[in-house]
Amino acid sequence: MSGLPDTPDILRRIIASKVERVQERRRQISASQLESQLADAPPVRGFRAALEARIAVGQAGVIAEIKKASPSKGVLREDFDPAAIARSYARGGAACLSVLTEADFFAGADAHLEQARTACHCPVIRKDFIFDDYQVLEARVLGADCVLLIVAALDDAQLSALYQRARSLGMDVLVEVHDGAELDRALRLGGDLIGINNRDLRSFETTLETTARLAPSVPEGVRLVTESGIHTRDDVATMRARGIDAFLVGEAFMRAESPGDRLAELFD
Ligand SMILES: O=P(O)(O)OC[C@@H](O)[C@@H](O)c1c[nH]c2ccccc12
Repeated sequence: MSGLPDTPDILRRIIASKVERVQERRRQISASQLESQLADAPPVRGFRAALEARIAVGQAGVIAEIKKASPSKGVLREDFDPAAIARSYARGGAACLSVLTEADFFAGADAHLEQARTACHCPVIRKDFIFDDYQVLEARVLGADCVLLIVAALDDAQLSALYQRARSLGMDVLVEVHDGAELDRALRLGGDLIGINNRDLRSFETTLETTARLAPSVPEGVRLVTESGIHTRDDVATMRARGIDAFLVGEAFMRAESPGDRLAELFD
C-alpha cells in the first residue's frame, strides 16, 4: 500500500482489505499461471477510441457504471443482473461500461465484468483499487479493456509501473484525480485519459465545481472524463457548456428501473 501521507481514510481501508484478497488469490493462481492465460483472453476493445468516436460526431461519450452498492450510499439496486444492465446500457447509447469488481465495499465481483463484457460490444473498464501488478494482469485475463488507477492511492513509482504494465498489455488507463496536485502527477505520468472525481473521498460530497475548476489545466490531447455526481440533464448541460464531453455515471442509472432508458434521457 502507498505510504502517501494524505491518502483519504476510506481509500486506505479499501486497499487494506484488498491486499488480503489479492494475497489469497495469488495463492490460488500464481502470476505466472495468469500470464499463461493471457493468450486466451478476449481481444482488447479500444476503450478510449470508443469514447472518441462518439465525441467526434458531436455526442457525449458516456461510460455507464455497473455497481450494486457503494460505501457512501449502501445498496443501490436490488435487482442486479450485470448482463441485462449491460444490454440496457448498450441500447441506451453507452460508449463504454465501468464494472466494479471490488467485493467488500461495492459488492462487486470479477464475474460481473465477464458477464457485462460478453453481453454487449461496449469496451469495459475494471473499476477496482489497483496497487499491484497482479491485479493489472488479472484485469486483462478477465477481458478488461481499461483499468482505473487512483492517483491518491499510489506513489509516483507505483503509478508509473502500473500504468506501463497496463499499456504494455494493450489496455487503456483511466487515471483518476481529485485536485490540482494529483492532476499534475497524472499529467507527468503521460496519461491521456484523465478522470476528475467530483466526489471528495473525505466528506463523500460531490460538486461539479471540481471538474469546472480543474478542466482548464488539462491540455489539449488529453481526454477528460467527469466522474461522479451527475444526476440530471442540467448537470450534463453544465458540463458540456464547459467543453466536457466524457462522463462516468453510476448511481443515477443504477437507481432507475431501466438504466439504459435513463441514460438516453440524460444524454439525448
Ligand atoms: O455513482 P456516481 O456518483 O455517478 O459515480 C460513479 C463513479 O464516478 C464512482 O463510482 C467512482 C469514481 N471513482 C471511483 C473509484 C472507485 C470506485 C468507484 C468510483
